[in-house]
Amino acid sequence: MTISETILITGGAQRVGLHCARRLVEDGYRVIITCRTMRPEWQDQPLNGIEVMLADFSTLAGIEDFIRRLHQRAPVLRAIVHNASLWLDDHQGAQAMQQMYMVHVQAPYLINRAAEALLDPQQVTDIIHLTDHVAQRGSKKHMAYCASKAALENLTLSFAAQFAPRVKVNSIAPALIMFNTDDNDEYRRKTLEKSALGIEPGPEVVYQSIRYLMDNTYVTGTSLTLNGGRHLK
Ligand SMILES: NC(=O)C1=CN([C@@H]2O[C@H](COP(=O)(O)OP(=O)(O)OC[C@H]3O[C@@H](n4cnc5c(N)ncnc54)[C@H](OP(=O)(O)O)[C@@H]3O)[C@@H](O)[C@H]2O)C=CC1
Ligand SMILES: Nc1nc2c(c(=O)[nH]1)N=C([C@H](O)[C@@H](O)CO)CN2
Repeated sequence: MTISETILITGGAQRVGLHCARRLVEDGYRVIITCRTMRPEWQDQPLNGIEVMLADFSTLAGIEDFIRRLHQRAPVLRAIVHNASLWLDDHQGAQAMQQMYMVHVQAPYLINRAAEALLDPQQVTDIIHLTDHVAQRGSKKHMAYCASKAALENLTLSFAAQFAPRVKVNSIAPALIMFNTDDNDEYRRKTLEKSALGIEPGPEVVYQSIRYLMDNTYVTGTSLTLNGGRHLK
């Protein structure tokens, strides 16, 4: 089944975002991803069914420029997935809080307000914020990251109230989804021990969560827990 609708995924050039983009293309959607740099591998291995828009959300000008270009493209959006993120710990300087605030809060806030007009008026549509389990609990090593993700959780509530009933707005709050290549064995062992299920699930569980929220007509203003039972330990 070919669906002409388009789904926007920010930060979709790698890992979770790219996996979800590819799975949604398999479902028949057109997908637009954003990234700061084009990947050289795309020369030989093009991203079939995925359009790429360059966007750097580290400055207001960068966010506003992306919004302007998005409006020029004027896609009929079925969903917006705010996936772009920086995961900086608290040893990375005072700028880290500002950098993560721009990506996790300022960009979703401005894009949602501007892109509401691009969401398909012919059907109920979705905005999905990728937050984090630790937004509800805090973190001793990622305080600034947590605070910015907690702000994004709060934006879910505000936008859900404002955009209902035409647009559903929800968060997905993961704990470990996939490690980074430079995570050592000790870190991996300790992280896996933090959840009741003790696994590294991989990005498919985020795609499944996006599909659940898109397919369910009666869920808005919520935060979908995706944490392997981390709250049980
Ligand atoms: N991986 C995990 O285990 C977990 C992930 N999450 C959340 O899930 C989502 C996906 O995670 P993951 O795939 O690991 O994310 P990544 O760390 O791979 O980051 C996703 C993308 O964010 C983009 N990004 C970073 N800074 C900026 C910026 N200033 N402007 C525009 N884009 C930017 C990058 O795009 P590029 O460099 O291409 O420009 C990057 O590819 C994130 O929101 C994350 O916080 C939550 C808990 C666990
Ligand atoms: N933007 C990112 N956010 C997060 C990442 C990541 O790789 N990029 N990773 C995590 C961890 O997996 C954490 O959940 C477990 O140590 C959190 N957020």
